[in-house]
Amino acid sequence: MLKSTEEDLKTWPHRFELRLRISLTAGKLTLIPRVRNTDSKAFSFTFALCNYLSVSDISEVRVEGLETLDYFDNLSQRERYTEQADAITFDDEIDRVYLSTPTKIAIIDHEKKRTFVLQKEGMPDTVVWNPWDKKAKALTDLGDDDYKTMLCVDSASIETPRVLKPFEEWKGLQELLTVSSSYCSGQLDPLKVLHGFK
Ligand SMILES: O=P(O)(O)OC[C@H]1O[C@H](O)[C@H](O)[C@@H](O)[C@@H]1O
Repeated sequence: MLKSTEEDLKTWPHRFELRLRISLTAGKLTLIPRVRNTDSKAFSFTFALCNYLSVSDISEVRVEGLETLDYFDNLSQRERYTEQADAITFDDEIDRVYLSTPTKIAIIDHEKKRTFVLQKEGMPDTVVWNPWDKKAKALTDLGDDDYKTMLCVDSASIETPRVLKPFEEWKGLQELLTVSSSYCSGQLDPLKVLHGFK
């Protein structure tokens, strides 16, 4: 549990408690974040769970579930665009907030034959981030070549800030599963994803 300290209150003057329940079982990580207003006034906040996913080769990865959606592009003053691609693939820096995204998104790693399935509740937006070569060099906590083997796909609540009255609580849920992919791109059949292709 994280509580706002006196130091925190100088930069963000609202008392809160953040609880994060983490559970790990074979092939599945579950995160349950809860934010409680412990102040005497209402506040609003945005939220993201930043998932740094390990991939074999970023140029062989595709993300499905975000096609046709609107997004804010953090690389061009948060301007709003509509995704035109059938699936998201990567050949340059990307930093986008996809809006009103489905509860289930697939990150398909062709080379490793592994698919991450991201399922979320209470976090309608999805951030997709890879710093690519130039920005990776500028980031002290990322090796120069690490961008090739990572991708951030974050569960987020950004477009519409959450409002909490005193003593109210917000709760989210994220499940991150790995399934071996003989997974066929384009098929987000939950039973097949969860139980595998026979
Ligand atoms: O360093 P972190 O706090 O993990 O943030 C790293 C990145 O995460 C997000 O996905 C943002 O959209 C990026 O603008 C940011 O640079």
